[in-house]
Amino acid sequence: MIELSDLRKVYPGPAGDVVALDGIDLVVERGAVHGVVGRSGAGKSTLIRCLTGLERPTSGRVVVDGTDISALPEQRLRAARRRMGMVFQHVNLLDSRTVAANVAFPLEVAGTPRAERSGRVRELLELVGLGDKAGAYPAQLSGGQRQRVGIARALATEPAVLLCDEPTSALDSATTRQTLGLIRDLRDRLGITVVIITHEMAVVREICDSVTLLEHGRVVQDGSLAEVVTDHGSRLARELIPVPDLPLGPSRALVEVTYATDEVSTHDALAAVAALGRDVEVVAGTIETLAGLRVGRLQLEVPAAHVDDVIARLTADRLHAAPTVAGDPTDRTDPADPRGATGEVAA
Ligand SMILES: Nc1ncnc2c1ncn2[C@@H]1O[C@H](COP(=O)(O)OP(=O)(O)OP(=O)(O)O)[C@@H](O)[C@H]1O
Repeated sequence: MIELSDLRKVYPGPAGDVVALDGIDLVVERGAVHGVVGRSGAGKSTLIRCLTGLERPTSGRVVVDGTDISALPEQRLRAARRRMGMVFQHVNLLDSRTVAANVAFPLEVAGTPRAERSGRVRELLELVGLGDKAGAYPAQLSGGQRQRVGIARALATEPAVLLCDEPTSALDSATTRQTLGLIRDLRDRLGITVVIITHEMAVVREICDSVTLLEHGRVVQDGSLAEVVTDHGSRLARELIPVPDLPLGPSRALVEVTYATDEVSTHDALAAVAALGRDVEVVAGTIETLAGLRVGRLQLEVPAAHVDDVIARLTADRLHAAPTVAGDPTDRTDPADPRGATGEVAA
């Protein structure tokens, strides 16, 4: 449904060019919920703006549902944009209009006849669970309800793609879950393709089928959720199923173990660890279900001199094991990279 090829976006700046997107290749399958994650400045918003055609790429291609957005003249771009619904962190509702009138707005702009509009608005409000709020004004709604109105409005022109920019960042955790549940439900019912820009791993865990990690405008890792969480030691595996780094005793080291329970059962994983002897201690562990896959991760404290031996024995037992990388696993700043964490070129 979406294909980005070698997408580059460079902004000229007083201190030199800022490379916001640096050769992005990305494919989102029809009907998938795809997450784009990365720190502030990684290029997420630029990517979504290029997807909607609000930003012209410096080079590369943006193909949505078979249409090359990057090559469209302005007039046809507007029509193509109607095939993409946008949901933002802060829903920009018209306060003087009722909920129904807000949802009707894009239909008015698209020239949908009045009679058709009211039926469609009713349908949309039912779809997002706000059938009883048609006559309410935005000020009378909770944050989660406002977001639902935003989603209904985004769906009004029957888009093929729903682009969500930090849709839950302003919501509490219970409302976040409800909103994400709604988005997943809409995908299931309407077959719509969803792209969610987020800095929250919980959003990816909760709803995404596939994910791309951006850093300094480049793709660092991407794939289905099942692929990235079983890619042992990868950034997304560590961030999606985190286990804490704990203080170490003298001459001790940490080893991290990952397994998918359809390959190695937790019973067998723990038996393999127990067979290493009492010198090896399980200091943290978790089992999570992501995208229908159950993945276990264990943090072991082992004698520093035995790290290689422990890893070899665990690997022989079909577990993925590696020394825990010291430091903050979420710190995506590469000291070897001349650009800072914001992706800006140093002056
Ligand atoms: N209009 C612009 N002019 C110049 N530089 C820009 C412009 N828009 C974005 N940038 C720069 O491009 C880089 C990527 O920005 P972008 O907003 O896409 O990142 P982001 O991942 O969405 O960050 P955040 O999560 O903070 O919104 C940053 O270094 C930013 O300063």
